[in-house]
Amino acid sequence: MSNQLTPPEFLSHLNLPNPNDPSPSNPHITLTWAQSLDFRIAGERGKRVILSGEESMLMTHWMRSMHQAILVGIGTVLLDDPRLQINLLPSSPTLLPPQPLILDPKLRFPPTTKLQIEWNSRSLRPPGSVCQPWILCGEEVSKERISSAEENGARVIPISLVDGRISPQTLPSIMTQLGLSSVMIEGGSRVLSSFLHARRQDGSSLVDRVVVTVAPTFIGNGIGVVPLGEEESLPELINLHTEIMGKDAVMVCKVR
Ligand SMILES: NC(=O)C1=CN([C@@H]2O[C@H](COP(=O)(O)OP(=O)(O)OC[C@H]3O[C@@H](n4cnc5c(N)ncnc54)[C@H](OP(=O)(O)O)[C@@H]3O)[C@@H](O)[C@H]2O)C=CC1
Ligand SMILES: Nc1nc(O)c(N)c(N[C@@H]2O[C@H](COP(=O)(O)O)[C@@H](O)[C@H]2O)n1
Repeated sequence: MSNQLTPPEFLSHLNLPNPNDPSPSNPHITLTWAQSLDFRIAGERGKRVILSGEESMLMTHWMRSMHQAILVGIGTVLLDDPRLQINLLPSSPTLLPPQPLILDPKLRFPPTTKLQIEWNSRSLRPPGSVCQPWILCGEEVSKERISSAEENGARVIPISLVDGRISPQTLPSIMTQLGLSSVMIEGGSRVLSSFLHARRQDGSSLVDRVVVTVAPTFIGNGIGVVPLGEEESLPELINLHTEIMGKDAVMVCKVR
């Protein structure tokens, strides 16, 4: 746990909405990941790799605390079993963890995840320090499957799918309905790709900011930032700031 009491200054480049504005017209979307020098975010068969050093990992937890929600795909839940908390930050009643949102069209979310187990044992933890996992699934998922996930303690939000996926373009309106004004999307590869490619109706990027931690290491065989074949037509990034944090370079960018 850190003694630093405020977020790194350069995160002001995220340009997040005022937390006192409960419903901005466009919820803010930050896309973030940590990668190796050879464009990988995980090892062979998706094995989790710790790429971020101490300083940049702490920065990631500050970013989590600055957003109202944190989103990952079900692939990341199944492979990494993340906690999505802010446990590296000093404990303070004003620093709250973001609301976890899982993109899970078929509702594969198992009750054995850390997200679920930690929520179900929340009475043992400081009030407000753990959030209920909220799962966005397809409307086609059976009532029985939804009831079972809810009985296990998750909140399930069925929505209509586009080509079997939760369309990135539907996320802003879902967030507005849920009362969430900002989201930090952490991955994995398929989710990063679909949001990097996503455009609003006016042609602008759906993503407001991209924050990439580049670690000075090669992974070799592993999972790319985007899946093989999806590197084409990736958007142009405009660098707003690069911060050296320990061994890593952290880049804050806008998408053109
Ligand atoms: N280094 C880093 O910063 C990070 C690394 N990772 C790594 O990423 C890997 C996981 O990536 P990956 O396997 O691609 O899984 P993802 O976490 O990207 O989840 C992909 C799944 O999410 C569902 N989904 C719903 N809507 C969408 C959408 N719009 N776009 C894409 N997917 C959608 C689909 O589920 P379904 O198939 O059921 O329909 C899809 O298969 C792990 O190895 C993990 O370690 C993850 C996060 C950060
Ligand atoms: N910032 C960052 N650096 C790395 O090196 C990583 N491997 C990740 N991965 C993300 O963090 C999740 C796991 O951490 P928690 O258990 O939630 O603290 C993992 O699922 C990825 O989303 N991130």
